[in-house]
Amino acid sequence: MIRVGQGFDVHQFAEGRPLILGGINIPHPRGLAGHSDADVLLHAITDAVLGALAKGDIGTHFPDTDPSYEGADSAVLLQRVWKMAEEKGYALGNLDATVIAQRPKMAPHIPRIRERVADLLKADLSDINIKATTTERLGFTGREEGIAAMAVVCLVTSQS
Ligand SMILES: Nc1ccn([C@@H]2O[C@H](COP(=O)(O)O)[C@@H](O)[C@H]2O)c(=O)n1
Ligand SMILES: C[C@@]1(CO)OP(=O)(O)OP(=O)(O)OC[C@H]1O
Repeated sequence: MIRVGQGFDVHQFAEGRPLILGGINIPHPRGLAGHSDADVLLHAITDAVLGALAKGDIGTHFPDTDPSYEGADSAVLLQRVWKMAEEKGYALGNLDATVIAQRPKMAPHIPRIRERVADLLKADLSDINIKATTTERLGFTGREEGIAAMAVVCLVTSQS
């Protein structure tokens, strides 16, 4: 059995916060605002997994009105959702995600993000693709007001 899901998220830049994308810290003058650590890329991936499972979205599972998720590590939230996929007998077929940001330049960080995401999803590196684009200075990402991310995942029935 094959199931496909997609996810999309946006977070606004904020002063005085670290920039965490794909589960790693990225040196940048500003981070992203959010109830959690605001890892917009892991949120998009989490929503894509939930979409493939037909299990709603990240805000339903981890509401931003719940103080226990304040400052939450989005890697832990993704791991909890990934456990749901495993319990249903799925493994990762492949994942493709895009970070939409004018800055920072993502290319130098992508190898480490790929490794981190592969680790979180217990997947082979060759099944994970992370890429980035600017919006050519257009729109809210182009004005560096925030970062958007989108992800598509394919789940396959696990052999084990
Ligand atoms: N934040 C970003 C955005 C883009 N890249 C890399 O640059 C290439 C060209 O981007 P355009 O938006 O001008 O098409 C893109 O394919 C990425 O390789 C990046 O590293 N970080
Ligand atoms: C992750 C959660 C929970 O802390 O909060 P945020 O960091 O604000 O992220 P968002 O993508 O707006 O919504 C999902 C949330 O419920």
